Amino acid sequence: MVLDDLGSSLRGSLDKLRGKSRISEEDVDEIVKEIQRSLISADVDISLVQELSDNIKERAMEEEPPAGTPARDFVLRIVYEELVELIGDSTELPLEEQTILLAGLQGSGKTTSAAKMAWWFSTKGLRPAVIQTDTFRPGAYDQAKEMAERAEVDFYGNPDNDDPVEIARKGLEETEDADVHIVDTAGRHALEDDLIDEIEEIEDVVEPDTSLLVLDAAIGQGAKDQAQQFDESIGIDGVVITKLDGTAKGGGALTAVDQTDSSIAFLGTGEEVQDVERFEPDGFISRLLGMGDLSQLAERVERAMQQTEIEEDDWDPEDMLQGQFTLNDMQKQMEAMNNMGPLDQVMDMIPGFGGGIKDQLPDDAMDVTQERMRKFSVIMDSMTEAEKEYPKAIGASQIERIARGSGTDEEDVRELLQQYKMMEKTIKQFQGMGSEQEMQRMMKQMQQGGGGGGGMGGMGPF
Ligand SMILES: Nc1nc2c(ncn2[C@@H]2O[C@H](COP(=O)(O)OP(=O)(O)OP(=O)(O)O)[C@@H](O)[C@H]2O)c(=O)[nH]1
Repeated sequence: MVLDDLGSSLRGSLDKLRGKSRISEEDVDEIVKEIQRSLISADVDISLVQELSDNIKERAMEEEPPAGTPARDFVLRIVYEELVELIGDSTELPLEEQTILLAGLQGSGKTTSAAKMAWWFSTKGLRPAVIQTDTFRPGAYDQAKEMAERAEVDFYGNPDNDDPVEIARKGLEETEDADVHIVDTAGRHALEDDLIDEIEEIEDVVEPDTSLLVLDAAIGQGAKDQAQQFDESIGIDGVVITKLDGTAKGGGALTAVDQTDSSIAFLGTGEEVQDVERFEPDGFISRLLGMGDLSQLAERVERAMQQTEIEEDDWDPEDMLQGQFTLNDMQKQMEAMNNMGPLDQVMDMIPGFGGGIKDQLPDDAMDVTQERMRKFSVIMDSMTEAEKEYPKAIGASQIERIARGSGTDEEDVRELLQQYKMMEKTIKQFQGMGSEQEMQRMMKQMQQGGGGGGGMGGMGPF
């Protein structure tokens, strides 16, 4: 996660203030140093870092904490407010008809982001279309088309035409039934004059409501020049930060936001079309500071449930409560979890998990968990319907066949059956717990990860 390091180091120094009612200058200096160290290592521009730390220091020393406020809460609030000030609101994107133009260097993630954003708008009930004008990179057309198909949104591109301006004009006509037009453009290794000329011409034709600069989270100080040049040529309203799953940096993108006096619109957190989040400054900073972000979590849960329902509308969680808990039920639970995104990100959103418990887990614990869920899913795909409905009847010869069919080890299949048994036992305990409403409430909690186990509720060692 961007600036992840800031979150954990800040929590460390803020925790030292626990129990204190007044803070000394040394306390403030220590906190400000932590902030500077984390921001600089996340590639935030030095002058921005200086400005932020000066503001925090000045306020912490000069403002009088309200009576009875512990020092830690007082400083936390100042840090929070100053970070909100630095990062700003998210880019305004009304849920209505509009045209969005994407700009950025080669490989920054424009094509992927176009499909992701289109998918996001489609989840809000709009009809989006992606228009692919990249005639520079061979393969861009196929990639964009394939991603638009995966996102299930309208698409226009023309691999036989080498005039991007013409493609943009035609694309808008051909997709006139769509509400939201997202126009993807070509990138180059460096900002070259022809790239700037081309994007200016496209802008003239498209007349976008919003122009977004797509930036790889790993970009460092180069973000500043890039942001400035794109801003001068087409005017940048917001930034999409991509590949946040691969780096703990992201400071370059914050610099770009500051440089263009714009804001962050979306965050990209993976290669799939669903790996996108609308940027919400409050939630983002709360997560950063380990306060949890319930609104994001709620949105993901809702999305995950919707998706699972669409995929398998004859699956009813209530059946689980009527007595027979099967491997099919377990698979649905796992799919619902997978649809919510990487477990470590889901955990970041649960208050109390962000900084505390999660930080105490071994670094690879989350990956192992994710990997294990994926493996279990593959194994279940190699089982017959009867086996999934009556797992108890699975014997040694079936285990051998399932392992072979799924390309896993027999040991893995046994582990899955063991996991199933544990989960079944937990469900049985729920069943013994009184009224149906109560059980349904527990089920919901389990699906929302509220059971306290990082999402899978009673799933034991997940
Ligand atoms: N892990 C991860 N990979 C991403 C993300 N966004 C994009 N990518 C990957 O980054 C690579 C480049 O992304 P593209 O969308 O092709 O980039 P582009 O800006 O359209 O590239 P050009 O068309 O060459 O300018 C692809 O392999 C994507 O799968 C992300 O959020 N996370």
